[in-house]
Amino acid sequence: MLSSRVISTLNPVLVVSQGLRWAGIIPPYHDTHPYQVQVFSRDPLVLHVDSFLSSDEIAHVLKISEGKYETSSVYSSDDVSVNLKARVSESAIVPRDDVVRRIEKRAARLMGWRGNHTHLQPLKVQRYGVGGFYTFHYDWDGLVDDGNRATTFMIYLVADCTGGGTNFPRLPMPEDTRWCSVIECEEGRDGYEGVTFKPVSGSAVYWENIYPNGTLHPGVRHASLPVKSGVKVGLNIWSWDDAWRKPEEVDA
Ligand SMILES: O=C(O)CCC(=O)C(=O)O
Ligand SMILES: [Fe+2]
Repeated sequence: MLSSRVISTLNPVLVVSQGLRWAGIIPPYHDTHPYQVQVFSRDPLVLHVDSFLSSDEIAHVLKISEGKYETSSVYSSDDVSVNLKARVSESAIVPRDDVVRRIEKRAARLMGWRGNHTHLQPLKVQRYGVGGFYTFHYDWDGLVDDGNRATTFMIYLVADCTGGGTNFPRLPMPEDTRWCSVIECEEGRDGYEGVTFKPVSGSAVYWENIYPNGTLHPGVRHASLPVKSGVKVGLNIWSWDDAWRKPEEVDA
């Protein structure tokens, strides 16, 4: 009697999953962090995610990245160089630990299971001071044939700034003004075309860089607009698809 009452208070799903874990059948996955996702655009797929990271996770990522920042570079053909006309910021690869692995798993789950040919690249933080920016670019690489960047998470860690939004000139402004809580509307648009997501600590913008048929999506062109005051720190989580192949050119 006593034992059945004790057992009935346990969560059966937890009991089963713990049992499977002890049996080595499923990997540990304890992430209960709540976040909210909204589809912002269907083509390209762009999601807005509220509270993707907790304040403890943000503080942790910032702390373990301290002392590792270097001036950010840009990529052109095979060349990697500092180009202050294109990008002014400092970046650091985030060392991996349990908290970072938990964040990676959260990102990989939201992205959807994509098989072994797609993996996350090392997480990168990027810090912008006043005047810091990253000019218009794609996260995909148009010069390679084998493998490409499939998805991007742009997560705002520190957003104590004015300016510094992430602008997508080719995304149409939505009609529904409720989006104005996460994107710049009216006077905040500063004459930029398209959509500018506001930096808000913990929130994220997620997008897919490649059409399902393998074509690189032109609609995901974006920039980090100049920071006018204060500091912005972002966290990039990118996935790389080794199986991507440059699509054959088709004559019209
Ligand atoms: O900081 C941002 O808003 C965008 C950063 C970005 O596009 C990048 O690092 O590739
Ligand atoms: Fe980017």
